[in-house]
Amino acid sequence: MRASLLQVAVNEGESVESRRRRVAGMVREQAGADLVVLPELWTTGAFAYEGFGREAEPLDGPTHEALAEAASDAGVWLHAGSVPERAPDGTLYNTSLVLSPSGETAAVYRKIHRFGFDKGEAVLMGAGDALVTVRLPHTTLGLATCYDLRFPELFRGLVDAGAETFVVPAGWPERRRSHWTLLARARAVENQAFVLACGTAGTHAGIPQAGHSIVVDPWGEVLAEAGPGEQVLTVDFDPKTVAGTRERFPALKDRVLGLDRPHR
Ligand SMILES: NC(=O)CCC(=O)C(=O)O
Repeated sequence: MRASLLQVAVNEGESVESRRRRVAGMVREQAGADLVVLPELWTTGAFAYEGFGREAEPLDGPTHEALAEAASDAGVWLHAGSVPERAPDGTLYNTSLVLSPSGETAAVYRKIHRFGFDKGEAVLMGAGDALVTVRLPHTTLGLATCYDLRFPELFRGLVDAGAETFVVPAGWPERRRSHWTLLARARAVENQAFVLACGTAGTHAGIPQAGHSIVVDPWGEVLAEAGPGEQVLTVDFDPKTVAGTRERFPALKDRVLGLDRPHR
């Protein structure tokens, strides 16, 4: 299976409309890949909070329209990263779409863990409440977004729902890059799954982005890692490795369930 992670540069000098056109063009260039992945909130920038309300769109908004066409032109499955979604009741969400090679919406995931503690996304956006997996011809994807990477129980839930390959769009800052790499590898090893983690490059709202998108195999080995700038990271991997690893080293079968409940 071939995946291309598009580590898009998100800088304030470029308008949302121009970035949308540019990214749709980058997706069209990936014909031949099985799956293309975009980062988190790449229209606005994950830290450009003032743009969330201004640029929020419905699920069938301009980003969906541009990318559904691009996915279908390229004939690829597309994890379209996330955009600020305005739901019909007015609530904003950090929402990811997965589009099929014919441009149909195959899955919608609203980020569960919002980043910012008492500001930014944590106060401006609502929280998703549903785990989402998507069956592709070669593998089952489990969806998570950026800060979700710090919450291993979400990934265990996705494994229980059948996930073999986690896709994690992000807008991760350079100052915590060591956490990004460590957490991506940890989620892969503990769940014996592939991790495709796609970040942004550039600087927005004064926050330099880490880049360093990364693909990790179920043994925790890094198959590919990007540099800091805009880059297409293409990797070939065999999703059957997941079943093989889980069979040869069956640690997931030794889980003791219920340890997250209070002691009596
Ligand atoms: N956009 C995010 O979720 C940022 C997460 C982050 O910076 C961190 O977990 O550290």
